[in-house]
Amino acid sequence: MAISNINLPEQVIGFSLNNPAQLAGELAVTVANALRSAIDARGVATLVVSGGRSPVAFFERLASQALDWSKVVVSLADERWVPVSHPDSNEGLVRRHLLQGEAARARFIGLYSAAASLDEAARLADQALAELPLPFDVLVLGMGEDGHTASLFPTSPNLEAALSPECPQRCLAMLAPTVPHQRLSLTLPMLEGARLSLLALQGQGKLATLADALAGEDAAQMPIRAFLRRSLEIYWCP
Ligand SMILES: O=C1O[C@H](COP(=O)(O)O)[C@@H](O)[C@H](O)[C@H]1O
Repeated sequence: MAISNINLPEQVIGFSLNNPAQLAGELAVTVANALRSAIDARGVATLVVSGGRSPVAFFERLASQALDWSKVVVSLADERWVPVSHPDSNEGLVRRHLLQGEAARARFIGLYSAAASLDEAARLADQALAELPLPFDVLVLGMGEDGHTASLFPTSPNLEAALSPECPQRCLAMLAPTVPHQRLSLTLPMLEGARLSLLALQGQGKLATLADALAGEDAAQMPIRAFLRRSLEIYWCP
């Protein structure tokens, strides 16, 4: 299957949408269907989402989907180490745009704490994540134009540990090259086993990054590569 002129490996399915509104709507329906199936099968559904600038429309469309939100547990793939009231907080974004209306009945497990250090915040987030049922039912990833996903940044200390399939930590401290630098990220063993993994991408720049990622193997250079080796659905629009 292909997105635009990029050939995808067989484990990766691509959907090309016309615009951001259509992408948000299609992604919201896909996620809601998967959450409903999980609730039917196991009585509870786990959803892990990403932050950044892109997901606002998707969150708002998802919040309006009819499902039993009281049976959904929501968490984050990563967090900027800033208070929830800060404009860069991923938790703040989720609270303002997803956990609204009926969706406010979902249980939310956040990663941020006002700990004494970033490492201590990662340790506390790691403990909080022990309550998240595994494997996740749905994981929604984003990707930066440097090939980072979650807060797994190419040059970050701790990246090698976070990308190790044997990493014992659920969450590690990471450093981004952009402000805010201090991040918390779920590690590969947490993220890779999701029953449904989705990657939402917008714009030609990210399509070019995807092509670069598919052309090489080294996940330390482009962490998104660790997810392109597994079953993944990519939703892209110009
Ligand atoms: O810093 C981050 O970047 C990625 C991509 O964000 P976007 O705004 O360019 O879509 C995001 O997936 C991650 O959660 C976020 O913390």
